[in-house]
Amino acid sequence: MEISVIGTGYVGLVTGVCLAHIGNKVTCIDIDEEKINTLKSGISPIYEEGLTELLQENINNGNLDFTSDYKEGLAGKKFVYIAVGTPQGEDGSADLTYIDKACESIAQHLEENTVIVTKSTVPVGTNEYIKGKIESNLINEVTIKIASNPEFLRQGSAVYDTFNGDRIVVGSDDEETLNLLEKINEGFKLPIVRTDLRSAEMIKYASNAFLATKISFINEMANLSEKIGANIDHVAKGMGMDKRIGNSFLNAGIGYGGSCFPKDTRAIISIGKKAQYDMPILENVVDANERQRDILVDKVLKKYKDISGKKVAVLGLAFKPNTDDMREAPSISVTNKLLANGAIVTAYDPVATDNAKEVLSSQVKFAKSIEDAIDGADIAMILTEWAEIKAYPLESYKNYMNQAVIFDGRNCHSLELAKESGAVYHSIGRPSMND
Ligand SMILES: NC(=O)c1ccc[n+]([C@@H]2O[C@H](COP(=O)([O-])OP(=O)(O)OC[C@H]3O[C@@H](n4cnc5c(N)ncnc54)[C@H](O)[C@@H]3O)[C@@H](O)[C@H]2O)c1
Ligand SMILES: O=c1ccn([C@@H]2O[C@H](COP(=O)(O)OP(=O)(O)O[C@H]3O[C@H](CO)[C@@H](O)[C@H](O)[C@H]3O)[C@@H](O)[C@H]2O)c(=O)[nH]1
Repeated sequence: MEISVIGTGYVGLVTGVCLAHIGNKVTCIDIDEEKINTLKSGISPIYEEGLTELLQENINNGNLDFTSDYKEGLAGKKFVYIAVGTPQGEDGSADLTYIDKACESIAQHLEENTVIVTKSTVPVGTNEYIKGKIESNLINEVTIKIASNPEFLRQGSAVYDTFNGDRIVVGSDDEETLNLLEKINEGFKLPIVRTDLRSAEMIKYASNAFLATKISFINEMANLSEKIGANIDHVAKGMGMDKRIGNSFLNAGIGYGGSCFPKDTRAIISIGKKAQYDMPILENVVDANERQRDILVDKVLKKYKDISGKKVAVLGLAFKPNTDDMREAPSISVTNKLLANGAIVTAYDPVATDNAKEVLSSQVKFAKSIEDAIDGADIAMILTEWAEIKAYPLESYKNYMNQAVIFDGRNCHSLELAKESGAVYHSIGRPSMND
């Protein structure tokens, strides 16, 4: 099939590359010319395992190319996937500015009988809006079909997820369009859910809202466990073995971040408000997550009272491991709070440092290794559970720090090993071993 993908971010680029890899002829369009030039030369502007190899392979076999010119990118294409950003607006609702602009540009060059496929996460009803927006800007009289194909990949394992996800959702109010979408997606060999447009849009928000709820729930259980002498590792294990609960997404920590859960939970609350339906569960999920982000610094402040002039090493900055993405990373609020309390902050991340420099305070110093970050530090704080940070032995901290004092926001180390290491170790949701 001949496919255009609009937007070459985390979703658009991975979608474009993977659609090319299963045999489609794909042209990716982005308004960011620098990004397009980088991509044309076979370099991925984002860090995603396995992406560069597939990108280069499919450029070389002629299945994949890139352009910033809509006319060139839409020529001869039967499917146009929209994968531009839908960030959080000021009132919490999804901001559709990029969708609007993409629709206006698509409409200028659209060919007869094209199917518009929305990958971006959009409020329920937006696909109908997209159809209307394109139709009202058309230059030529053409018929368009519209489909929703929400994306469920996780950053850090985006390519793997595309070929190994749990399901693909295709939504349309037109049977023939659903058949076409199903045909394209057969190549991924995953279960396909066929549904109507609005249900497809809703599945995406409901899934993210449920996962965010699971995280805020386990964090609440962790905070209580800590106060009453239970260990959240054991609690989560015992809960997760019940198949009705499931053992994933029960890792307690400093809250969820990233470009999706924070904005999508707020967006669905806003969808509820527009439908005059309050969503108290999700409102509390959001509030609990905000509170959770402070929890580690609060532990530091409880222990030290005054951290002015203390040297703090922050280990891990990206919102989760295996990505360079800093969007809504808990490290942003943590470093700001440390600095506001007078601490001297040195940070280390294996991959996200360049992006972190754009969003963290200029007072944060950046280290090139764990050792470099903890050298001479009074306190080390683990904010992202990168494999390298998890594998760094607690015993080694004392070789570089004044005294090994570690606040672990991702529970990277078992309490048993922490005790053996001799380090002063604080984590989330376990009985205190130091006070
Ligand atoms: N990041 C994820 O893990 C993820 C997963 C599932 C769904 N989503 C959803 O997918 C959508 C895209 O997310 P993302 O993280 O890939 O965004 P992103 O910000 O990484 O990328 C968006 C890209 O679109 C480009 N763009 C903006 N306006 C354009 C236009 N008019 N024409 C062409 N290109 C344009 C930007 O230059 C950018 O490269 C969002 O709706 C998001 O909620 C994201
Ligand atoms: O048990 C857990 C699992 C995750 N997290 C945090 O939750 C956030 C999101 O993690 P994850 O879901 O792995 O990453 P994302 O790339 O944000 O993926 C989510 O958001 C995407 C965008 O909508 C969806 O496509 C995915 O299905 C959905 O998992 C991160 O800050 C994690 O640290 C926890 O705190 N505890």
